[in-house]
Amino acid sequence: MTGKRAILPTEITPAGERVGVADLFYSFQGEGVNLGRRALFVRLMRCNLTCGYSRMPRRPNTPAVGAMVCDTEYTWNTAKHDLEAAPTMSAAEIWDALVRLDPATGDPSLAPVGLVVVSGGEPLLHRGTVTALARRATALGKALEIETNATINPGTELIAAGARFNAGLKLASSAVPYSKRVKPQVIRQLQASGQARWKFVVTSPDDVREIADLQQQFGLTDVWLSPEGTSVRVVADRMRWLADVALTRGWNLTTRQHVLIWGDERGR
Ligand SMILES: Nc1nc2[nH]cc(C(=O)O)c2c(=O)[nH]1
Ligand code: SF4
Ligand SMILES: [Mg+2]
Repeated sequence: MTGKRAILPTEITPAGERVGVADLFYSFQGEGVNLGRRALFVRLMRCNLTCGYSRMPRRPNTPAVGAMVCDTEYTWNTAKHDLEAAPTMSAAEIWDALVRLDPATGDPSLAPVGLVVVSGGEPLLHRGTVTALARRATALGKALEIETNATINPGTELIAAGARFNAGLKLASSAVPYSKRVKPQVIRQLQASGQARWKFVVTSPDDVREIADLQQQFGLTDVWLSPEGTSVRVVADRMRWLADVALTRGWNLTTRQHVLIWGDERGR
């Protein structure tokens, strides 16, 4: 026993506290409006959802039941991974690490990286840290995007800091209960901010009907479809039938460029 109190999956990290960091890397933004732009990534630990499972698995071999299974279980699945093994960092340390990843830091003849992507897990569990990162990015003229599941209030300070939200609302295909994955108040705040784009990971035609219902219910603008998949074949097959769906319904379609290039390699 470490004597440490167990952290609940929905607990927000107090501002100023160090947070678990799963990955820091330099790549292209692989999805969405900034697809193909070079970006500095930080992936934070912990998630309040359990995509692929209806609740936190008890055993490492608990089978997934949803069609949409999380591709970063190492950030939250305590049955399979030791979350305590991840290093903890302050916002300042994360920022310094991101700056070191920018090749322009060592070679001023290169163009500096203009985009920071904060992902997880669910990064809004650590909104104090994310807000500090967003303020630094904005002060330096860099854009900052947050890959969020849109179930946690981002807070007015993060919105004011100029962050953009790639809001990936989860569908029934995730097996997560509706009351956990759809938080009307959070959805409305993100939509009202004018700083959110709605990204839906699609596995089947059932998902499409659900997306249309959510769009209508909450007046979602700027809807994006993203093919579920961690291999070239699955991503390409899904994009082939999603293309007509997106064009017909007035939605955008992104691919997952990092999957096309690197498959499901971590930290790419
Ligand atoms: N290259 C790259 N782009 C990404 N965009 C969103 C990512 C994520 O995992 O949230 C991601 C990722 O893991 N890699
Ligand atoms: S919300 Fe994202 S990180 Fe959390 S379980 Fe679902 S897919 Fe994984
Ligand atoms: Mg991902």
